[in-house]
Amino acid sequence: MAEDTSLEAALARLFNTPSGLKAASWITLTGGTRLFSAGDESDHLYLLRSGRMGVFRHDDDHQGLHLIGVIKPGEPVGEMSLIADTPHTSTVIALRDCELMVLPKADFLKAIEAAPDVLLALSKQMIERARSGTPREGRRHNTPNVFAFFALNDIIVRPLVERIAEQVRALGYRVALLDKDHHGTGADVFAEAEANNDYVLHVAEKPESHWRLLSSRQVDHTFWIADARHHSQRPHSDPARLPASTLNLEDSQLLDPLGLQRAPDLILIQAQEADGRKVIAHTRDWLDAFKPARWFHVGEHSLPDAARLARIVTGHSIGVVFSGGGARAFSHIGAVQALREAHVPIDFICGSSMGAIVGGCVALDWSDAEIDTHIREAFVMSSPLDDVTFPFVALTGGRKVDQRLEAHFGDVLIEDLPLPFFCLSSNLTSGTIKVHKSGRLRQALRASISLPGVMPPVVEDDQVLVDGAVMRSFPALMMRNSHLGTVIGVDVTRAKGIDPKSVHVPKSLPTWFLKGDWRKGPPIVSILMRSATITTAADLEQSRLACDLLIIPEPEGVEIREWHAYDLAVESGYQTSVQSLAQLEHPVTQLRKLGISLHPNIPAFTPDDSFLTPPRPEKLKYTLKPQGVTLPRFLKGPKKPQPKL
Ligand SMILES: Nc1ncnc2c1ncn2[C@@H]1O[C@@H]2COP(=O)(O)O[C@H]2[C@H]1O
Repeated sequence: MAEDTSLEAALARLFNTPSGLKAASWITLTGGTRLFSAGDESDHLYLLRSGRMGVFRHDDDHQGLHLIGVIKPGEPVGEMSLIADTPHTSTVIALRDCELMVLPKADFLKAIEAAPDVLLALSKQMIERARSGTPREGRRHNTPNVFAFFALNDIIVRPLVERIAEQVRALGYRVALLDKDHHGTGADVFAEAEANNDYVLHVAEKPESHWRLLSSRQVDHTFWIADARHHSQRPHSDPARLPASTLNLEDSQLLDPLGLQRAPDLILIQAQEADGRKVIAHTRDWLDAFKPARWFHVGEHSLPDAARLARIVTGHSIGVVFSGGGARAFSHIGAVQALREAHVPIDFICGSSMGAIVGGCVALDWSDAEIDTHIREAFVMSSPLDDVTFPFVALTGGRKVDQRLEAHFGDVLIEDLPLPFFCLSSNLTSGTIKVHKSGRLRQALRASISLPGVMPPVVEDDQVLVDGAVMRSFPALMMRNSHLGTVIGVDVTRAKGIDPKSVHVPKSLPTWFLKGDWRKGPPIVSILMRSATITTAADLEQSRLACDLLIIPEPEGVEIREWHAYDLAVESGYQTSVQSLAQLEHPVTQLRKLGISLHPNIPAFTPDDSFLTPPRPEKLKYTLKPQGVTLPRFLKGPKKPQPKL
């Protein structure tokens, strides 16, 4: 009989050699315990026997850890650093109660001399894992699939979780719902549910604390659900009083056993108006009290919201990223129109600079007509940059921009937006990227568009904040880290460079005024804008790689301060998006899962070239790039019968 060459078999042989057996030991870890941290010295090889472990890496902005993969029974842990002889590449935390076999480094090295096939199998696994941690990875087969939905206050959550399960089924997956009736029916019930289904959802109401405790140690990720509709349902904003006021002690321990590292998500049930719009307020209190990783506003009976949660759970969600680019960023408005027309759902949205402004409009759930009206009034009908002043800190006073942002975005807070949103600014005080995930939207947007020298910076908490595009014009990688689904990027940063004509000193000042050219600002504005936002080639390439669908509108003739070229830019964004969507052979929601990306064939970005010799905006051709495509089980063949759970 042919020898089993799988990694699992090879590892079993390794641990079963006489020296392996003698040296190996067993350890158990309770869900939530850290096995080791990135950077720790590597001294053992582990083999996971039962449970599940999460592999975490630091975010780009060092503001938290994000999950890059999960380790399942039969798989090794810590092999990368042992083989490469480096410290551990990532942090590994038990997502559930785990049992592991442990082999000291010296014994591992000795044992593989006798079993070289193990090294080969391990190397293959390493390559696959290393790929899955890169920006544009192949199919993520090791993604979480067991989720908990726990009620945080007196709302009954089961109907909502059933609706989510229905939507997961509608995507073609097999799903099981486990509730308190499965408590005490034996540990096998969990393994069986996982073996027979693609997704397992655990549900617990508020009083079901024993079941919740057991369940929380069997799942990959937890969503807490709270009724946020009534004033009385608000948590006390003083975290010290939290356990006494809304939770019992056990809840508070379960909420965040590892600090922020394994922070759960929070689903807030919001009231809805007759037209379906949500009435959202006081989210800040919930964030202060529970410190969730992400939060979602959901209507109790809303089917679209249940569908959104189903996409988020299964990695079918869509995150849209808008680059900066001054007036060229109006192209994003056309892209939104094309995506909506094609029924592409937008579940997460982010942007930098003018891309943040358009992203903010989408996160507010404005219709195409509303976006058009607000942006025209705020930025097109008269230039926001014509309040030229004596340049103590900037060429313009910034007051017009302030007034317009206030008129159009009011006092809404980012955390109260119907859709998850973040935007970036560049912190000149600390030299770091600031990610605005909460706080007053208009202030974050003002910081995100404050080009140094053109508009006065924003000073917040003693930090000087300027245009996000100075440090990161296209935050696609951050979006990729914030959800498991597809990333659609619309990038207009490949600006035509600067047109030499636009930096000529006007021949006649009176003509310059009479023709109204002064409204765009003097030519120095173009130079400042271009200099401040000339993203490095490597950074931009990296960001583009993070997109599953990359859309690059080429609004011909639209220069970054050409506010009046609004219609041209919108049309270009619309047409390019329609074309790129038409090239797709798979639903856009599945691109990341299938490991397929669609990128236009564009020459590598070189700032010098684009600055001096504007690249031709010739028609872009798109290429489909399969990344080791493996069809999900539901596309392959008949399903196994649904277990009766
Ligand atoms: N993408 C991934 N998926 C699953 N496991 C991983 C992934 N990346 C790293 N690992 C594991 O996490 C471990 C972190 O420490 P090591 O670098 O020693 O070895 C690594 C692998 O065992």
